[in-house]
Amino acid sequence: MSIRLEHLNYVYSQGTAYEKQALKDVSLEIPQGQFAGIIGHTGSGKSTLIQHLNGLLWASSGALYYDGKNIYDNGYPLRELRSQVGLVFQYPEHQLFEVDVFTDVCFGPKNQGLSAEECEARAREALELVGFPEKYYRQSPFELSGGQKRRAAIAGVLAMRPRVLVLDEPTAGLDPKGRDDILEQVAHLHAQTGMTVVLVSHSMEDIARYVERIIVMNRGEKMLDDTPRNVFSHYRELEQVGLAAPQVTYMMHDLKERGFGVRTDVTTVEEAADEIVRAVGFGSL
Ligand SMILES: Nc1ncnc2c1ncn2[C@@H]1O[C@H](COP(=O)(O)OP(=O)(O)OP(=O)(O)O)[C@@H](O)[C@H]1O
Repeated sequence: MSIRLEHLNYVYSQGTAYEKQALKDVSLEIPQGQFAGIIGHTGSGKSTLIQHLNGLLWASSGALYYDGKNIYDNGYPLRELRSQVGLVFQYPEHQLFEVDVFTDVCFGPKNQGLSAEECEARAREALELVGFPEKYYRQSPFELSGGQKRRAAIAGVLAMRPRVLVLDEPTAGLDPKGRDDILEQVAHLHAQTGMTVVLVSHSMEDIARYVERIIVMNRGEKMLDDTPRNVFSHYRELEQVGLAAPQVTYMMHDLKERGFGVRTDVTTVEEAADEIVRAVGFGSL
């Protein structure tokens, strides 16, 4: 499903002393099948923005289109939209509650009114998609490691077969290995299913290697919206709003300033290594 936001504004507690404009005139378009990242400092409006994507929050003004249809129009099938746009909140494992993982993952499809066999087939499919080991299917979710809990919780959303998957900081609180595993899994999921994926993060490092496009939010506004390569070229502006480009960006600029003829627009450590080998000529040794 393609998503288009037009001049979206959102104000919390409008008309009270606590009024806060969390989104300011945000316009953007995410084509069907894209893997997009939303990045921004704490309080920049990322969570507010994604809660609009399945109609959980209702814009104060502006329009939000799915496949060309404005969800704010009278009669728009919002219930259907909510089952098509899967939202994975921060620390989704806090919402696991059933006796075992498998029953928990069946919860969503059961709510969609599917038969017991269909629910089980969906649960199995979703758990496989996130790489959750079968030997833990009947384990209590509370006995799992942090990473496995997170996978189980993501599977719970996938079991509803959403067409758009929105993940809010899916790596929060995980150790570096758990972080890499989850992101690899999300990338794999995207490649396998072709669904539209929106990944929210406050770490450039985390998303640099995965997403096709980065939307940078700052104080409720869209500040940059481009490929990772082009976004990182604005590293000085990113610093001014409390964000940083990946370490490799700085390293390549540093090498360039020291007189090495390297490209500075690499985005991952692997790309940087190749570029340094090329520029220094180690490849011919
Ligand atoms: N329920 C609320 N009532 C009032 N203001 C809120 C509420 N939720 C968020 N805000 C404010 O709206 C702004 C945007 O918050 P939001 O949670 O969307 O930012 P964020 O980028 O997701 O932050 P984080 O990275 O910390 O999750 C912030 O200034 C925040 O304080």
